[in-house]
Amino acid sequence: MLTDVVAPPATAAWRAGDPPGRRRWLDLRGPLPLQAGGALPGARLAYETWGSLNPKRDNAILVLHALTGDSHVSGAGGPGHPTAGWWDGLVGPGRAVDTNHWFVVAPNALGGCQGSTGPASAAPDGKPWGSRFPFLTLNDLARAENDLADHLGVDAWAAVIGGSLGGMRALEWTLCQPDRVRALLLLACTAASSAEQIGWCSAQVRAIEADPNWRGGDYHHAAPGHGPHAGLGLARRIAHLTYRSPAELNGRFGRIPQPGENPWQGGRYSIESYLDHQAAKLVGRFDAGSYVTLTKAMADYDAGRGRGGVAAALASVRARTLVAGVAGDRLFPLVQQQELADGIPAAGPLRVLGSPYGHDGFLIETGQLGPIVGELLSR
Ligand SMILES: CC(=O)SCCNC(=O)CCNC(=O)[C@H](O)C(C)(C)COP(=O)(O)OP(=O)(O)OC[C@H]1O[C@@H](n2cnc3c(N)ncnc32)[C@H](O)[C@@H]1OP(=O)(O)O
Ligand SMILES: N[C@@H](CCO)C(=O)O
Repeated sequence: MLTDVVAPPATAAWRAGDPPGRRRWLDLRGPLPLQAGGALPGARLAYETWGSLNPKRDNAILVLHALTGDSHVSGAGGPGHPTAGWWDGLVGPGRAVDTNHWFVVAPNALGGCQGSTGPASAAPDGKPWGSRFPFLTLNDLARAENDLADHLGVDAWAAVIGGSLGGMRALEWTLCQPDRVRALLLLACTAASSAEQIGWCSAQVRAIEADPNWRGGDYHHAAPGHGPHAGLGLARRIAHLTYRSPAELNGRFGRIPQPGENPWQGGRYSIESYLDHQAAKLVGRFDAGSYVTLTKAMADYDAGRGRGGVAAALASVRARTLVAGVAGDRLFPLVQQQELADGIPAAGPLRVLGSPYGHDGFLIETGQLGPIVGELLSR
C-alpha cells in the first residue's frame, strides 16, 4: 500500500522546522532492492506536481533534476523553496511545458537531501544513516520512482525529461521501464561516464573525504556549522569550473582582482571570490553525504551494464527521443550526445544549444530549449 505523507518527514535532511513548501512525500512500497546488493528499507521520496492528470492519463511528464537540483522545478521562491524553480523559464503556465495542459511531476532523487531519503535521513534505528547509507546506482533511483508513477496513477509518462545527471536518470528510466516512457529528452548527458568524468567526480569526493569534519561520513550529529563544509565547498569549486566555459569565465572575470582586494597581499582575484560565493551557496543548501552518494552514482553510470554494452542498450530504446547538448560543454562534450543521437533509433539529429556558459547552458538557455521540448511533445 502506497501512502502519501503530507507532513514534513523526520527523515528530511533540511533543518528541523523548515517548511515543506510545495513538496509531498511518498513512502516506497517496501525495502528497495539495490543493484549493488542488499536493500534500502523505509525509503521515501519527496516530489512536487503541477497541473493535473487528464481522464485518459496520457499527459504526465516526469522532470528529473541534475546533481544539486531538487523537486522545485517551477514557481517562485518562498517558504520551503528559497529560490525560484530551476527550470521556471521552461515549465509553468503558458511555458514550453505548459502546466495548463501537462501534468508535471518532479521527484527529489533518492539519496538526495531535499526531502528524499539520503545519508542525512534517519535509518530504521532512528540514527542518521551517515556512513551506513548504501551505494546507489541510477538504476536504483529509477526503480524507486516506479512507485511514484503507480501512486499518481501514471501508467506511462508522455515524456521523461532531464539534463546532466537528470538526463542519465531519464535514459535509465527508459531502459528499466520501457513500457512506461513514450518520449524522451536527453540533455547534456552521456550513456556512460568517461574516465575523465569519473576523475572529476573522484576529485570532488576526495575533497569532501579529506575534510576532518567528514568523520568518515558520520558527521550528522555534529553541532551546526561543524559539518564538512570546507570539503563540500572545495568540491563545488572544482565542479563549478567544469559547469562553465573558459570563454565565459575569462570574459566575465579576466585577471581582475576582486574590488578592494590585492592578490599580492593575500587578496583574491574576482574569479576566486566568485567561486567562494558559489561554494558558500551550495554549502548552505546541500548535504555533503548526498553530494558524495549522487556523485558516485553519476560516475558509476553505464547504460550498457548488463545489457550487452552501450550500443545494444541504446538500440533497444523505443521511445520517441530528442537529444540536445550545449556547444562548449567541457564536462559532457557533444561527442557523448552524438553517441546517444546516433545510437537511439528514433532520436533524429542531435540538437545543439549555442551558449557562452558551457554545461550549465542546459539550465540557463530555456529560450532555446523551449522549441526543442515543444517539438518532442507535439510529435
Ligand atoms: C535557481 C536555483 O539556483 S535553484 C537552487 C537549486 N539549484 C539547482 O537546482 C541547480 C541548478 N541551478 C544552478 O546550478 C544555478 O542556479 C544556475 C546554473 C542556473 C545559475 O547559476 P548562478 O550561480 O545563479 O549564476 P551566476 O554564475 O551568474 O552567479 C551569480 C552569483 O554569483 C555572484 N557573483 C558574481 N561575481 C562575483 C564575485 N566576483 N564575487 C562573489 N560573488 C560573485 C552574484 O552576486 C550572484 O550571487 P547570488 O546567486 O547569490 O545572487
Ligand atoms: N549546476 C548544475 C550542474 C550539474 O549538471 C547543478 O548544480 O546541479
